[in-house]
Amino acid sequence: MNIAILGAGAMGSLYASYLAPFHSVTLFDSCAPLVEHINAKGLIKVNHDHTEIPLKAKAALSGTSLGYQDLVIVFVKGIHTYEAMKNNQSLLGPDTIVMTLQNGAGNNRDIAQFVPRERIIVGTSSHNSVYLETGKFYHSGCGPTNIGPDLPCESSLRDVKKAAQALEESGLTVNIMDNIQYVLWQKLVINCGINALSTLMQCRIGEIYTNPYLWDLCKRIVYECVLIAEADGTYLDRKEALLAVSKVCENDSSGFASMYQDRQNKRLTEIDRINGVVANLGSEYKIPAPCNTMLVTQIHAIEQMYSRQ
Ligand SMILES: NC(=O)C1=CN([C@@H]2O[C@H](COP(=O)(O)OP(=O)(O)OC[C@H]3O[C@@H](n4cnc5c(N)ncnc54)[C@H](OP(=O)(O)O)[C@@H]3O)[C@@H](O)[C@H]2O)C=CC1
Ligand SMILES: CC(C)(CO)C(=O)C(=O)O
Repeated sequence: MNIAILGAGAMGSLYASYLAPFHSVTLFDSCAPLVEHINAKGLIKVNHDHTEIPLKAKAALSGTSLGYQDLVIVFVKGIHTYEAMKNNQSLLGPDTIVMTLQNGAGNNRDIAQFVPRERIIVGTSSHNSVYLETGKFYHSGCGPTNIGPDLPCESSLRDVKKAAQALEESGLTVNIMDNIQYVLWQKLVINCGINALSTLMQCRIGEIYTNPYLWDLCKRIVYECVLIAEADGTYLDRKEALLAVSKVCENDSSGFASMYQDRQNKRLTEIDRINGVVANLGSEYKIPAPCNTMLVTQIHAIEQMYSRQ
C-alpha cells in the first residue's frame, strides 16, 4: 500500500516504524530540518529495555505532491488536523482512505471537510511514544489499535478491513470495533484522567496511579466524565472506566503523556479537544464538571506562560 502519515512526531514515527518495512510509507511533517534528518539518517526507536533500533524511513515536507495515496494516517495534534489535511489534499484521490488515531474529539469533523465521511476511519491507539530528540523516540507502551468507520456503510466497512489488514501485516494488533463510539468515549475518558494531570504535575504516566493524591484527583475527573458521557448517550461503567485508566497507567508507566510532551516543548496542547470537550458538554447537559473545567483553565494558564519561562 502507498501510505502517507501526517505528522512525523512521536506517534507518526512509531507507526512508520511498523509499516515502512512492509509498505511504501512517507512521513509528512511541517518541520523541514526533521524531514531532512529522517531522509538522511532514518529514525531510531528506543525499546523498553533501552535497546536502540535504527530504521530507514522516507519523509516529505507537508504539502509536497506525491500523488494519490491508498491510506493517509493523521498523527498531527488535533489543533493542526485541519491545516495538515488542507495542505496535503493532493494526496487524496477518489479511493483514498483517511484514518485518525488521534486523541480528543473533533478530528473526524476536520477531516470530513476534505474527504467524504464514508472514507474516514476513526479509532484509538493504545501505544505510548515519547519523542526524545530529532528522529528518535521511546516506545514506552504497547497495545492494540482499535478502529471502526466514521459513517458505517458497506464501502466504509470494506475500507476498515483493508486498513486493518495493512496494519496487521506490519505487526500491529488491530481490533475492528462494532461499537467504535463507545471506544472513542472510553479513550477520551482515559485522556481526560491522565493527560492534563500529568502535564500539571510534570510526572510520568505511572505516577498518576501510584501517588494516592493524584489517583484521588484522577478518580474525580473520571467520574465527571462518566456522568457526562451517559448524558451524551454513551454509558460507561464508572468502575470499568477507572480500571481502564489504571491499566494505561501501569502499561505506560515509564512514559510521558503527549500533553506533557507539549508542555516540555512549549507547544499548544490538545486540552480544548480533551477535557475542554467534556467541560462544554457538561454545561450543555447541565452536569457540573468543576475538575475538567479547572484543568482546562490551568493548562491554558501554563500555555500563556511559555513565553516567559
Ligand atoms: N504520544 C503518545 O503516546 C500518544 C499520542 N496520541 C495522539 O496522537 C496524535 C499525535 O501525537 P504525537 O505524535 O505525540 O504528537 P507530536 O507533537 O510528537 O507529533 C506531531 C507532529 O506533527 C507536526 N505537524 C504540526 N503541524 C503539521 C502539519 N500541518 N503538517 C504536518 N505535520 C505537522 C509537528 O510538528 P511541530 O512539532 O513543528 O508542530 C510534529 O512533528 C495526538 O492527537 C495525540 O494525542 C495518541 C496516543 C498516544
Ligand atoms: C493514554 C496516553 C496517556 C498514553 O499514551 C495517551 O494517549 C497520550 O499520551 O496522549
